[in-house]
Parts: sequence; C-alpha cells; structure tokens
Amino acid sequence: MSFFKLLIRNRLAFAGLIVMGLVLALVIATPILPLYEPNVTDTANRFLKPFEGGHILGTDHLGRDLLSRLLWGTQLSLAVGISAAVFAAFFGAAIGIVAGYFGGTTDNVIMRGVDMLMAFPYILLALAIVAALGPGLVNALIAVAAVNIPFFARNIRGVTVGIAHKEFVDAARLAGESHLKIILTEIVPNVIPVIVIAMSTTIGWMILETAGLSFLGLGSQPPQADLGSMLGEARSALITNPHTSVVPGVMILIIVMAINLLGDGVRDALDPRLRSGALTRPRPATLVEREGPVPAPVESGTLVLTDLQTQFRVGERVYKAVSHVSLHVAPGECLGVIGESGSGKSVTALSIMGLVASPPGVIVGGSAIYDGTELIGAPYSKLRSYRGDKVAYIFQDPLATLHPLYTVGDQLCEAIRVHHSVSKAEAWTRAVELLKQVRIPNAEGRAKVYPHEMSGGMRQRVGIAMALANDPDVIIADEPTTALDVTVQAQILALLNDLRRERGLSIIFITHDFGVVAQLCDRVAVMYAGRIVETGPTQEVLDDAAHPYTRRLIACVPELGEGRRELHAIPGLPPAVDRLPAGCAFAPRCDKAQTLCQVGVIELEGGASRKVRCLYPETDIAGMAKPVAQVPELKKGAGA
Ligand SMILES: Nc1ncnc2c1ncn2[C@@H]1O[C@H](COP(=O)(O)OP(=O)(O)OP(=O)(O)O)[C@@H](O)[C@H]1O
Repeated sequence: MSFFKLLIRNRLAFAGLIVMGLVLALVIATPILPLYEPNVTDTANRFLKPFEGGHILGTDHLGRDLLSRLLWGTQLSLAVGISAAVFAAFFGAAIGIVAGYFGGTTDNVIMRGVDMLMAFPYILLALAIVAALGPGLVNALIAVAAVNIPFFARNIRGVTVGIAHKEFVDAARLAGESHLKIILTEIVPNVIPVIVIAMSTTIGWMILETAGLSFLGLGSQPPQADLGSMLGEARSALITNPHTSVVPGVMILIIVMAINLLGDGVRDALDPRLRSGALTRPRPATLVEREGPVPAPVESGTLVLTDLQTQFRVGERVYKAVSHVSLHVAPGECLGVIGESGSGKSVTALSIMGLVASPPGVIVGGSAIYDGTELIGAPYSKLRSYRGDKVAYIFQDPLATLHPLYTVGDQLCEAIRVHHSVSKAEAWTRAVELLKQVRIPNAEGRAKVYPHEMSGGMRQRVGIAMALANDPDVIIADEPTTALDVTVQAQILALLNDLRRERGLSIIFITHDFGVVAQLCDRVAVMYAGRIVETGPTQEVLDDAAHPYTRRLIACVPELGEGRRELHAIPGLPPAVDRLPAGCAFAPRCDKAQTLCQVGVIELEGGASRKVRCLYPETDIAGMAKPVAQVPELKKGAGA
C-alpha cells in the first residue's frame, strides 16, 4: 500500500495533515491577503477586542492588527522551526553515521562529546549559544538546531551500528569500495527513513523551543513578530486583555498538535515493521472464529488434528494458509510434515498451541486434541499450562529463540521453573542433566556460557534441551536442522531418534528435505498450498509415491554415489494462498493434470494408512474412488 494511503488511513494523522495544510496555505497566501501592515502601530486603537474597528482578531498593546501579525508570525515561526529541524537532522545524522560506521575511538570521542552536550539542560545551552552570538532569529535558529543535534546523532548512531556490520556492507568493503562510497550508497539509504521519522516527530518540539527563545526576547526582535515574541509582548496584558495572548497561544497549540499527529502518522506509515503490523500487540493465543461445528476426530493418538483451517486476514485479503489439515501422531512415533516453502507447515504447527499471531491469524475451523483435551479455542490459561510442558517446540534458529543476555543454564532453569516449583539449585542440576542428555560435552561448564559463545549445532542441542526441559509428550520440531551442516544434522537427527525411543516422545518433524524424513520419520504427510496431498508410511511413500507432487519432490533429492542422476526441479511456483485455484492447487504445475483436476474439491482418499489427494495418482492406492470420466489432457499452462 502506498505511503499516502497508509497515512490517511490513520484518522488522527489525516486530521493533522488537513490542519497543517490549512495553516500552510494561509501562511503562503499571507503576502497576497488583504491584511493590515503587521508592524504599523496605531496607539489610539490599542487593545481592540476581536471584530472591533475592522480588526478580525483585535489589536495588541501598540494597536497593531493581531490577525496580520499572527499570520506573518506563524510564517516566521514555521520557517525557523522547520529550518532548525533540517539543520539538526543533517548535522546530527552526519555525526551519528560517522560515529556508528567507524566505531572504536572515533565513536568514543564523538559520542562522549555528544553526551556532554546532552548533559546540559537544553534551555541553558540555547541561552548560552544566543548569549554568545547575540539575540536574533537566525541565532535562535542556530541555538535550537545545535541543542537538537545530539538527539539525532544518538538515534542515527544506534541505527548505523546495526547496519555497519550487515553482510551487504561487508560485501561492499570486500569489493574495495571507499568509506565515503559505502556510507553514501549502503548506509545513508538505510538510515534516511529513520531520519525522516525522527524529524517528523521533533519539528513540533523545535517550533516550541524557538517560540520559547523569542518569548524570552532572544529570538525575533521588535517590531518583527513571531509566535513566541507575540506571546512575550502580550504577557503584561494577560489578565486585562487575554485575547492578545490567546491568539498566538492557540496558534502554537494548533500547529504543534497537528505536526505531532502528522509526525506519528508519518512514522507509522514509513516504518516497515509497523506497516506489516509486526508491532501491534498480538493476542496471547490465536483468535478462533469457527465457521462450522467442531469436527469429531477419526484417528487416535497423543495429538490428533482434524480439519484444521487457519487463515491470515490482511485488509480485504484472506490467505488460506492451512486448509482442512488432519494429522495424528502416536506415542513414540515420528511424523514428518514435508512441503515447499510457504506450504503451511509452520502455520499448522503453530496453530496447535495457539501460537499464530492474531492479528492477522485466525483459526476458522478444526480440532486439535491432545490427550483427550481440545486445544483449539481452549482458554489461554490451559494453553499456557500445556505450552512447553506437554507440547514443546524446537525452532530452526535457536539464536533467535534463545535470550542473548542469559546463560543457557539460566534459560533452561527458567523453562523448568515456569511449570514446576523447584528451587534454583534443583533446576540448575536438572539443566545440566538435560545438557548431558543432548550430548553436550562438559555440560557443567557449558551451562554457564551465553548462546553466542556456542556453535550452531551446540545451540540447536540447547534448543532440544529446552524442549525436553519439562518432559513433554509431544515435540514439534520446525526445520531444526535446516541451518546445520550435514554431519551435525545427522547427529541431531540421531539424538531426536534416541530420545523418542527412550522416552516414548511423539515427534512432529517439519522439513522440506525428503532425505531427513527418510532417516527419522515413521510416517510422512506431504503438504502443498495449505493442504495435505499425500500421507502414508515413509518407506511406502518413498518407494512408490502416489501424488505427482510427492514424486517430483523426491526426484529433487540428490543422492550420493548414484552416478550422474539428473535432478528435476519442479517448474513454476506454488500458488499464492489468497488466490487458490479451483480443484487441485498443483494442477498448473502437473504434467498429468486433466480438466477434471481443475473443477471442484478433490478429497484426500485412500485406506487407513495411505491417502492421496489426486484424481490420477501415479500409483493405485487401496480405497480410492476412480474419477468418473477421463477427459482430454490439458495443454500445459492452460487455465489456472
Ligand atoms: N502474517 C502473515 N500474513 C499473511 N500471510 C502469511 C503470514 N504468515 C504466513 N503467511 C502465509 O501462510 C502460508 C504458510 O506459511 P508457513 O510459514 O506455514 O509456510 P512453511 O511451509 O512453514 O514455509 P517455510 O518452509 O518457508 O517455513 C504462506 O503462504 C505464507 O505466505
């Protein structure tokens, strides 16, 4: 959505925009409006009330027209405030970028200087600057800009430090680019949105500061009017002729309010995290809005999913990420869930414990039964007591899920103590025990290190230890080995395999690698565009896949020692889940697709153990109904 659309969707920001638009239109038109001269005195007509003697807002203590002075004064105040903001942003950002980019001593020297400036009360600093330079609007502008430079410098330095060590900056350095070029082409474009956001939220403040200096007689000098000096001059008549103070006061209020509302709107519209709703506080459990009755489970097991449907509602769009997914896993069993990126594996896994962020996620139907208890729509307190205790997750990147500021031992202790009231010492002993169980050498010592001090494989073992901390019955592992090299991956898979055999754990293992499924999983469910397209015992599916998609996925797995086997990539891309085609979602990429494949719903059919969602499977599966009529084969690329 465009920046402007996002901005006007925010009603308060839109109101601010309109008010500021009106004020700006007025001050731009001031020179051509039929106004009195702002500085011409007429002492015979001092302190006229509004609408007296043809003066719409009355006159001040020297009989000058208040409306005229107000408009000219507003023009001046806005010009000074905005110029001060631009100066402060320019110099502050330059200082922040240099400090953040070069780091080390440069950073230390610059930032300590900035800290010293920040330690002065700002008004004292501004007064000192104006005292040194002499009163006057230009000097007030310099003072206001100078006192705000540290604010920009600190903000931009923080952002730059985060960017300066990103891979794309390292790549530019390795390519031999000069510091200046890297700063201008790699750093500046990334900090500009932050500068604009900081400016939009501080312009109002700078207008106030300028008015403050003028109020004290240090800004605009008589007879020239700005909003602050008008207030200052009206101070002595505050009680007798309040309109002389109210007029500039109300204008300052209107301008600063409008700029602040607009600034907040600009910030929200420019910040990509806010734009995607990432900072909106999600509900503690995924919103459940059932569109039908709770389906009765047909399978049995520790965890049984039936007809699960999860959607993302973003504006007008509905993304059907998970459509009618049924899965079950028995004690000691490992079920693999496999599919391309975006097929809905993670959303299925997260829906079970209500971990899909709402908004925008909504579970619209289905059931997830753990040990006889319905989890979909269960009260948050129940879900919370089960999370980590009965059903635990292992995620792909433990560095993202482990807290960087606590040792791994402390984090394990915390995970244990959330669900069990044990002493810190007992929890620590158990934490060390868990690290031993996941075969971390020197577990006592390793418990005291921070996540960043461990290798990727070791961290993932900590992730597994965290999942095991409360002896859960089900572990949902979401691509836990994707980021690891093959030897470490093999060790982690062997570890999970041993654990499920020793402890009778049920594992749902999410992956996009059939090689991993073959090593670990008893059964496999293949997902495509939010649906299960085939399910069955791993070996049977591997030996004789029924769905053309499963076949193509298996054909994508490279095999060592198999000579020069050709790898067949699947042509095309999975469909967007907000525009799913009718019939089989894989049909547009399938060379076996026929017209019937693109009409109506295709059910997951078959016997108790093997099922496929295909009208023309690659192999016969017991219990499947045949399609009514064979229709001519579709031309590739025809229809959706
Ligand atoms: N916040 C969101 N808003 C809109 N759509 C979303 C959101 N989160 C996920 N989706 C969509 O839901 C679908 C399923 O995503 P999911 O993360 O479950 O895929 P996945 O199979 O686990 O992929 P990967 O292997 O890359 O993790 C995708 O099409 C994705 O675009």
